[in-house]
Amino acid sequence: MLKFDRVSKVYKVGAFGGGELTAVRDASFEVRPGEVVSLIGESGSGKSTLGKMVLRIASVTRGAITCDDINVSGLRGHQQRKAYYRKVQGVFQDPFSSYNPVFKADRVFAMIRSEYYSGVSDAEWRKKVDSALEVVRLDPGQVLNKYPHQLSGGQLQRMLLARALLLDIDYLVADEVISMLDASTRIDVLNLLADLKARGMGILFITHDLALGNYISDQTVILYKGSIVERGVTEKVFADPRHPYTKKLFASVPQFHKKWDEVEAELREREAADTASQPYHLGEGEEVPGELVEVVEGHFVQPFHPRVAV
Ligand SMILES: Nc1ncnc2c1ncn2[C@@H]1O[C@H](COP(=O)(O)OP(=O)(O)OP(=O)(O)O)[C@@H](O)[C@H]1O
Repeated sequence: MLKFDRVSKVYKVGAFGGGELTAVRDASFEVRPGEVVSLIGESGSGKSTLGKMVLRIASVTRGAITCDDINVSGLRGHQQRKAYYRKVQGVFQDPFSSYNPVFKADRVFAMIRSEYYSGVSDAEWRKKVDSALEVVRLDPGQVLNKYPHQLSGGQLQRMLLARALLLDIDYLVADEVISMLDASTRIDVLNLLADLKARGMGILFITHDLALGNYISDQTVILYKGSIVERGVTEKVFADPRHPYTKKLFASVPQFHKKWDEVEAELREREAADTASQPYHLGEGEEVPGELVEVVEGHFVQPFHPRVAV
């Protein structure tokens, strides 16, 4: 299990690193094997920072990320890190940036071979590559021995997923992997992620797109300005959002049959009607606590001040 326990990230910013920016604050949640967890939030909410901390591209300032009980920040030496990346890999938004245009695209596979499978024969290796490509539904004849510019974004993205499969990973950080793909490729990659989940992979699916999150995930985590404001079983969060930010986020999805003023008026009406006091309503002057409150089984919300706009 990939576990986030009160994880915070503070970046040093400004001239000479004198200022601080809290990109993630006290985030706690889990990604279990065979489960897709969507991390949803607007730009700058801290989604990618969480993914980068899992992949050790960014350090954890406070709290801990553990992978099958091993603290990700505590890995020491080449061997420990190598073992970790055999379990956990990331695929990012822009597939082009992961390739060097000077080299053929399948160099990303060769690098895995030299690092992890140096003793494997050519024939055995080819078999492994072919079967990873088959899982991501790519034809070896069409993608091997080609330069990145000869392949589409969708093909490059799937090759990166195939590279992750060569390592037989347990957890994947998929950061906006769908955003840059065209509509027909999107559904292929989404279905592919569903296949990987069915094979037992745990996936942290980072997106700003609510519909994608809803489509694919078992659990949903809503981030707002670095804090988790709501999380839980996807159906429960989507059917009955409780935090004002989640409600606003869901209402902001364009509804073809409604104008924005109508949506806003409806939201206001619903807020005014929702007068019942809730265990997650804070009293005046009360500080927002670090822990979320469980509303119903498997659905958590960050306590908030009712009727204070977010
Ligand atoms: N290396 C860095 N140094 C300083 N600040 C950073 C750094 N990386 C990210 N930030 C800041 O941290 C906050 C969270 O950024 P992050 O990239 O995690 O957000 P995000 O939700 O993934 O946004 P997007 O969807 O636009 O990628 C932002 O305010 C961002 O400017």
